Amino acid sequence: MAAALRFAGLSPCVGFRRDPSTSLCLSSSFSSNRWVELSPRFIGTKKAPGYPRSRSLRVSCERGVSAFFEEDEAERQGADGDVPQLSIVMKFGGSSVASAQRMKEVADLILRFPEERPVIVLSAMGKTTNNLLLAGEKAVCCGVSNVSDLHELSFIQDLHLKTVDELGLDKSIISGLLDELEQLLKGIAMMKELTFRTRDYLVSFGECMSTRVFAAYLNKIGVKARQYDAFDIGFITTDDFTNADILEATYPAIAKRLHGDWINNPAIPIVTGFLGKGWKSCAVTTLGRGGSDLTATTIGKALGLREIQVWKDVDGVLTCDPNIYPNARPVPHLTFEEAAELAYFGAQVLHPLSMRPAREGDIPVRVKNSYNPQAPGTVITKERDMSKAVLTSIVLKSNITMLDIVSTRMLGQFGFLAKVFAIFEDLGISVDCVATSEVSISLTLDPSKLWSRELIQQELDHVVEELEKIAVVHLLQHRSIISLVGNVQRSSLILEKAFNVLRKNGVNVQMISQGASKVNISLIVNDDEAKQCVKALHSAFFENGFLSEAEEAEFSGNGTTIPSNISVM
Ligand SMILES: Nc1ncnc2c1ncn2[C@@H]1O[C@H](COP(=O)(O)OP(=O)(O)O)[C@@H](O)[C@H]1O
Ligand SMILES: N[C@@H](CC(=O)OP(=O)(O)O)C(=O)O
Repeated sequence: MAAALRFAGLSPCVGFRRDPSTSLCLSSSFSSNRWVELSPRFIGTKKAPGYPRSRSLRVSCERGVSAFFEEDEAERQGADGDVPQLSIVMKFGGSSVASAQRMKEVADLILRFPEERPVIVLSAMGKTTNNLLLAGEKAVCCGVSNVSDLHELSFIQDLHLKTVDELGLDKSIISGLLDELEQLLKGIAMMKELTFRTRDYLVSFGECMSTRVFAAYLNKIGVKARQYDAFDIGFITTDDFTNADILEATYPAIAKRLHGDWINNPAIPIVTGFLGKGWKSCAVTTLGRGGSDLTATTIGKALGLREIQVWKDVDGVLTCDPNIYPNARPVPHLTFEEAAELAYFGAQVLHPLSMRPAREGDIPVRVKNSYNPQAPGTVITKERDMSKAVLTSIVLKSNITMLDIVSTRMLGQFGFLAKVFAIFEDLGISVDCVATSEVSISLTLDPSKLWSRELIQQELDHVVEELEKIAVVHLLQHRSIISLVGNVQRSSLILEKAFNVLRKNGVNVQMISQGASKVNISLIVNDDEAKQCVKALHSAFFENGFLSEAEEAEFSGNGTTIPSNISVM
């Protein structure tokens, strides 16, 4: 095996070697110079002494039978040769590439940074993904002969053909895909069913087309670019269609491919966001709505890039959803933890899992506005100065289901919590917020498991049925989680202010959860009161000088913090 030979040849000086008796992969502990055994299943990136960050080594251990590390050949050549390394990843969302004009502006924007050598990740144009999904749903029941007349299909065809035309490109770039799309919809109409697997294949046409168009345009204006379908270059995922997770093997695979091509023949890589390849099925998968952010951070980590930029249609991460409160302001600086909480608790601006690779690779993420590139945007890093921080952003997650579960057994009965959570585990349902007492639990259920972002009634009935075997259960629907993301070291100050506002607005909080996260306090209220609450909270915290006063006030830990997890029902 060539890679194993490379292992043998290079290991002593770079921190990896293979134990000749066990064939296990060993990595040197750089601080103590000891050799430690890597997990036989380890596939990933390890830093080596004397190697710059962009040249960390990719290690694969094959189940203890043979083990090798592979210093990426292309990476090595690149470092040794004259070709400068790829430096940043720039992701442009659907709104940034919604038309020919927008694509031209994005191309200009990329060219404004000639010193950078970016990897570009693109989403589907504008509302293409939504239209593909709608077309698929309609195809199930419209009959084969009516597929060609589906409004959503015509919209997608017109948008892409018009874009190609306005950019002065040959329509053959996308005509094959458009024909295939129509055939696929006819197939769905014939089968009268749309499985999750087919749904992923269907929506993949959006990113496959946008990247082909954009790469062709860059080439036309004399900027060498190369299009990639993520599922063909090593984005290996679980087989959870519509919500797949990226597997570790992805990192070495995409680094090898993108670096290799770049070194052999430099051209800006234009990669489809959102898509992957299921490791068992080998079929196209998607990473959940908004998944292109995750594609970008995965590439950033895989290549050890200097920065990950996600370009949106807003001036960065804002103090709240601008659709709820148009005067929301940009947040200049966030930690990965804060950004992950914001995303997980409903801020559509970032994909909930996208911070993970950036945090693991310790690569800054910059959220910028492609419509207003001058705006500084939001920088997301591992740490920031929290000494004066109070509240950073308010997030709303609506249409939440809450369960009140009261044990039918006596006080002090142990194992109750374990039984309750075992039921959720068995049914594959995740829980967002939890508050407990000795004999009861209140919790909210994660609605983002399915594409519709709602748990289906059948699933809920099943959960309740199972829980009723051990408890009295109240199912409370149409609730909202308002998350106050910020410095929980100042929780008493935040809560005092928040409860003051809510009391004045006549709102009763039904549950509070601070959880293990030290950056988020969640309040559960009724859906129909939630937007009003967010507006009132935003104006109280961000518009009346409260935060600047609080930031200036000397921080005293005495009586201002609720030190451990709080849980109030
Ligand atoms: N806290 C927030 N900060 C910024 N944008 C938010 C926030 N909450 C919701 N949004 C919405 O997220 C949108 C940007 O995310 P998204 O549509 O996924 O961008 P893109 O498609 O360009 O990647 C904004 O247009 C805004 O309406
Ligand atoms: N096109 C996909 C993936 C994506 O990330 O889109 P956007 O970057 O426009 O949110 C979606 O609409 O979900």
